[in-house]
Amino acid sequence: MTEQQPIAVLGGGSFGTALANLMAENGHSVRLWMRDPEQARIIRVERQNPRYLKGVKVHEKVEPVTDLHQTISDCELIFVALPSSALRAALAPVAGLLDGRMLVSTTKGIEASGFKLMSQIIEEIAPQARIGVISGPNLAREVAEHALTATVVASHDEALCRAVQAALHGRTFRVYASADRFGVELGGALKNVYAIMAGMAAALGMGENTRSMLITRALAEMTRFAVKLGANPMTFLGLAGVGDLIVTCTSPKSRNFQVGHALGEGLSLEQAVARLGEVAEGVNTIKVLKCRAEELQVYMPLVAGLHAILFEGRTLDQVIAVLMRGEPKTDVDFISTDGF
Ligand SMILES: NC(=O)C1=CN([C@@H]2O[C@H](COP(=O)(O)OP(=O)(O)OC[C@H]3O[C@@H](n4cnc5c(N)ncnc54)[C@H](O)[C@@H]3O)[C@@H](O)[C@H]2O)C=CC1
Ligand SMILES: O=C(CO)COP(=O)(O)O
Repeated sequence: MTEQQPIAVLGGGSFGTALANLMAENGHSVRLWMRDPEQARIIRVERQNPRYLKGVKVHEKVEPVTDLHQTISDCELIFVALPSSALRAALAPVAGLLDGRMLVSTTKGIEASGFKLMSQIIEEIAPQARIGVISGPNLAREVAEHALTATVVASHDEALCRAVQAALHGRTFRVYASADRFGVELGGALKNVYAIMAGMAAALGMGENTRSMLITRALAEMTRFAVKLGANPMTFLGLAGVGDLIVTCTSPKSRNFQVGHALGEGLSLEQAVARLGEVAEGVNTIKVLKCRAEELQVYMPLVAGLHAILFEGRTLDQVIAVLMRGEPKTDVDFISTDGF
């Protein structure tokens, strides 16, 4: 990648905008692609993204654009910050342009059909593309407001990792590298589900012991699942595992936490999602995950419990009773031999 070449960010939501700003502050020209010309016009004129990141100044080196073909043709390094529900449909029509480009997914979701992570979808659409992901405790607003933050770029392609580090590393943002693309991406997708539960617990006034138990058992549960899929459990001890789990399960800025909070206040799932008006990936992930855990026969009581509340008409009290009365288990069971 040449110094002068612009970098693309696909998706003009909160995270896309925050990443675009970081790279612009590092001196790069950034093309921020969005589908809505009116949104692009507003950002161009007002130099802020009022719908998704109100009050944050959009850097002058960030150019809002709507021509996807042109954007991809002009850029070798491309970040994909689209919701998981939109990624395949957005990239498939431009598949022919992606060969040899560096495509870095920031999207923390799972496609229902085939349980595919976003980088796997990109690989399917563009087998000749160079593929990576970034994931970590990266609340968009905090990134945009320069809270000291770290993320992980994961890819087998070391040059891609270095290019991402060079683009994003800055005064307030550190980028660690990993070769475990699958583990890093899986951690980011799974933690959203537990953030919904944490939001519910917060709304119901549950205490710190409860939150700590939830986060720790969530880590055990998601690690057990990852091990079954052949992933490296150690990755979950890093920023993209426990790091992201902590931030999303403790921060009211997390949209998944907010959905859970709204449910705890008594709103229906539809009302909670409508009130949010942004993406909360955990809502779709819970369905996919419950199904896959059953297929693989992985014990995931928290996932089963949340699914029962959201989609099977159980009350929170019923689910809590089942969870607390479950047979006694071993702590840290995912690495001991008697845990399954
Ligand atoms: N916001 C955050 O703090 C972080 C978000 N992420 C992940 O990044 C992904 C994107 O999230 P956000 O930027 O937060 O979402 P958002 O809800 O703020 O924005 C989503 C953007 O995608 C656009 N979009 C939706 N459907 C589209 C389509 N079919 N074609 C083109 N554009 C479309 C929307 O218009 C909007 O601009 C999610 O998977 C999320 O989990 C990752 C790290 C942090
Ligand atoms: O992934 C995130 C923080 O790392 C953002 O979480 P939410 O999508 O729940 O806001």
